[in-house]
Amino acid sequence: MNIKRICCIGAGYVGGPTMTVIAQKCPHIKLTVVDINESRIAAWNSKDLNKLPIFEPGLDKIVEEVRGRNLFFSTDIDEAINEADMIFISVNTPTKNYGKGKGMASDLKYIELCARQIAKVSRQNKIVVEKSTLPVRTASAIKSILDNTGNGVHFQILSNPEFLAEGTAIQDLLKPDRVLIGGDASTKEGEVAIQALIDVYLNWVPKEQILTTNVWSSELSKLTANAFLAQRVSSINAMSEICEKTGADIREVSKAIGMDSRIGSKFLNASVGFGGSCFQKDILNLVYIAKSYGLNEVADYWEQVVIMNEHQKKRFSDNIVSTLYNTVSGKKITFLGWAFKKNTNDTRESAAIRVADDLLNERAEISVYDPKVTEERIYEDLNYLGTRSSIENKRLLTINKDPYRACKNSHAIAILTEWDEFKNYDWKNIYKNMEKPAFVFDGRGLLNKEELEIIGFIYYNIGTGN
Ligand SMILES: NC(=O)c1ccc[n+]([C@@H]2O[C@H](COP(=O)([O-])OP(=O)(O)OC[C@H]3O[C@@H](n4cnc5c(N)ncnc54)[C@H](O)[C@@H]3O)[C@@H](O)[C@H]2O)c1
Ligand SMILES: O=c1ccn([C@@H]2O[C@H](COP(=O)(O)OP(=O)(O)O[C@H]3O[C@H](CO)[C@@H](O)[C@H](O)[C@H]3O)[C@@H](O)[C@H]2O)c(=O)[nH]1
Repeated sequence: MNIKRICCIGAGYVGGPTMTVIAQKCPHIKLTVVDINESRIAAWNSKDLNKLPIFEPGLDKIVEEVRGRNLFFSTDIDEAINEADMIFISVNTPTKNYGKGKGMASDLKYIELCARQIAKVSRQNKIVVEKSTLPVRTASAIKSILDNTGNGVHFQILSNPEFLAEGTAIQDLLKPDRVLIGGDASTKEGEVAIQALIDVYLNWVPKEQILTTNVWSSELSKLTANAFLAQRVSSINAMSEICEKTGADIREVSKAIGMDSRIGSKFLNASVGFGGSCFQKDILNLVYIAKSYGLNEVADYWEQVVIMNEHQKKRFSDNIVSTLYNTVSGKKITFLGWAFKKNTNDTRESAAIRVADDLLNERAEISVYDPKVTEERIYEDLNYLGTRSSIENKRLLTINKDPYRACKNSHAIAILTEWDEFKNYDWKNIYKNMEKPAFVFDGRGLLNKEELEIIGFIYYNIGTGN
């Protein structure tokens, strides 16, 4: 089966970049990315490529190449669904914040709405691809909705989880470690659907890297991959606390263990804690699934990864307070970075949010500089917590577009995101304009301790005893 038209529901951090790359590699396929969020679609269609809703290195260039050629962004969801042979569902699946499973389970309401809409408007057979990260066995719920429309249309459901990381999305999409496709190979129709999706990827991904499994293995592999990755971060962060007490240095420990080929050297950077829209949500979802099967020990095991991460964020803010003579009330503290990692404008679950909230509770005055995150986003992140009024948040936290001005007259600087540009700042100049003693709390192990200490800073790094 030759796919000619693809529709992707959800023009977010996954749908946008993923379809952009497919469009570039498959000029013979017409792709339409749809969303209910009109302003997001307008931003994707913006002439000014700096106004795309997502910042990802390399994304703008490919959008420029393919948009209007074979890639389209639209709010006409019904039409895009109806004309497509293959539909990717790439909508958000956040943690449920109400009812059964609140704070743990995935909220599948957006997925169900997509399934219902596909069922309602489809007039010919279609392949439906789960791109969103979903609890294992979600495909059966989608299938049940699609199969009960009564209009005689047949749907094949595939799972094709996305493994891109933000900040490196384009590279990850162009050269994925693997593409995973879960489907029902026991039926002829299932086999045809699997092959149709394989053929899309074969336009640029070597066939050895395209892996097929049954649907449940594919769904669960996505949760498992994120759980393992997040566990590595929590493991190294747990060791960082031991380092601080014992005089060991977490960077040396990371290097020493990473040279063991069984452990590997990636993902061993101690930090202020992992953020991002996926790790916490997906682990909590896994914990919920384990509990729902009565696997309490399994659930507790994975939950500890999230507990450790919360602890890491809290001890970072606690250290700032205790180091600044047990009070930050009325003191200016500058945050360099708000995004959850470098090279993205995404702030979901960013450690900066939690650390800011803790310090604001201690009545600090916070000044923030981030090269890509908007002012509105930062205030929305804080207001969402509901800890204090939006007026109060605006009074206590200011946002600066100039990093030097952001740092001026502050008592301490906290590095919350590892943006490369921070390394190249004129730190002597920054020091000169700060209150003394001037502190740096490096939540990313980004700066050079010796150089900063020579300038005069008192420098704290995660995972190094002082
Ligand atoms: N962000 C990542 O790096 C990443 C990586 C891999 C997988 N994932 C998974 O992919 C999924 C999407 O994540 P994201 O970060 O792109 O989310 P996102 O919030 O950036 O984008 C989702 C989009 O879907 C739209 N949407 C929701 N319901 C809709 C509906 N019924 N019809 C049309 N549009 C609708 C929303 O308006 C939003 O723009 C999630 O399941 C996530 O876990 C995310
Ligand atoms: O050694 C490390 C590596 C990462 N992090 C932090 O961990 C978080 C997540 O980083 P990363 O995994 O690089 O970014 P994400 O975009 O969240 O990507 C993860 O989540 C995606 C969504 O499911 C998956 O597709 C990716 O494979 C998976 O890496 C960030 O706050 C990082 O700063 C560390 O603190 N130390």
